[in-house]
Amino acid sequence: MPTPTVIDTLISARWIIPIEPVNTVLHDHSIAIDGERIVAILPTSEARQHFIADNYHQLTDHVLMPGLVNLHTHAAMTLLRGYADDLPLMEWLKGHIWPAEARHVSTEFVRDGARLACAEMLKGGTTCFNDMYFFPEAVAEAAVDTGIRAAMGMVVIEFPTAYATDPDDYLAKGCAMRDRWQHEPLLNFTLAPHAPYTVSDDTFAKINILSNQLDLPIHIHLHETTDEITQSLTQYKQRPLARLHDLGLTSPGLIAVHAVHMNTEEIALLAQHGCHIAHCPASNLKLASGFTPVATMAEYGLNIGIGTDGAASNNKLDMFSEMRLAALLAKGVAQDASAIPAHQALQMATINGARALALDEKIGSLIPGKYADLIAVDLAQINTLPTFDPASALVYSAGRDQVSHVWINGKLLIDNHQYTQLDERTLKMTARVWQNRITA
Ligand SMILES: CSC[C@H]1O[C@@H](n2cnc3c(O)ncnc32)[C@H](O)[C@@H]1O
Ligand SMILES: [Zn+2]
Repeated sequence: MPTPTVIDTLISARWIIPIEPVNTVLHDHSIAIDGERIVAILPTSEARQHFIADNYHQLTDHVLMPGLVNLHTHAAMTLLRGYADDLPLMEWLKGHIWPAEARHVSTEFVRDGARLACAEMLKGGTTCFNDMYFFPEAVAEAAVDTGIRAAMGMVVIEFPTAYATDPDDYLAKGCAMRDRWQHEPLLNFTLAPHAPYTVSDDTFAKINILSNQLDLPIHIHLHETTDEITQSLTQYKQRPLARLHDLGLTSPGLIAVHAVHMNTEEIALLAQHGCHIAHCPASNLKLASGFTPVATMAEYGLNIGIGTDGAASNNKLDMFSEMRLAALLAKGVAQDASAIPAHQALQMATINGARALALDEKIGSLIPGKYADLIAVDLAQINTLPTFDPASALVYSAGRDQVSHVWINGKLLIDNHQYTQLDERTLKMTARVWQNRITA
């Protein structure tokens, strides 16, 4: 018998859903991890002969799958969770959220809020998030401290805030942030113009040049409400997507967040140019924005990932809830029960998000050579038994509280439902301090 290879971690599980190849469920297999990467996936009987691991996990009732990719959030907005509910987007933003942000947002607010968000996301199986917020340096700091993978938005909005004075200042600060953090292995970057109604043509032109020069995706709220479209028709005599297209922004680098009100021609245009959708079903429902035509988008071959949006409009950062909502809403909207089946919902929450961020060579599926970003979900709970099909259990009946283990870049960050590096008491205390400051 050949000498076994010594590796860092071996995880044996009842099921593995690797996402690639699609619609695959492996039974009684093991994943071998060495350093930051997956080195092998083998039947457990073989893996136990081939490998000796420093850390061995035998997960008899669990499914292993790639970590979830939250394709759109505003992490620091955890500190505004429940601050203004039951309002439509513009009333919510202009009447409540922007005034609160003007009063409170600072480096400290963003660092504390983002840490809370990272902790919430990690516990619920999210291993990568795509952020858009003021003071992205503070989000970067929180992500690096907590060990989560993330894409930092180099945010731009036309009005002055405590963070920046004008669009050039936002862009200069975004570039400085990227220069400072670009060597962090878990950090990635996007350009993040807020929305068509808050960014001018001149600024979009500069963003487009930077995106091409630095090879960065552009992450933007787009066609979120009918008001946005009406306003654009009045001001620019064009729908927002047509305007972005004329400005040269429709490309495989574009991540269109929400994309609720898209007609068939617009869906075809997005697909033709290889753009991506960040579907945020809970936020779209809570702000009463409408129903994204996900099944039609999928038919056109658009790449659709899933996001939570911020905790002030959701009010959870729970990718399990989003996956379920995405699958159910797609069926209801299309009046087709076969729209977005369970495996497709899992792909949306993993590899599709990774693809939108141009990270699909590195994460989003469990393949030897990729970074070891993966989660274990315990299916031996009342609400997931019997388990005829683990993909169905994950999408339609499991909750984020069933995530038992989380590895990112090969590192164990949640071990049997507990943080390995974070102090939950301190996180809770900080949230309460901010609650008092905000209500004072
Ligand atoms: C410029 S930083 C991000 C900015 O976006 C605001 N925001 C949060 N959720 C939404 C949403 O659904 N649509 C539009 N804008 C949103 C957030 O409060 C920040 O001001
Ligand atoms: Zn948003």
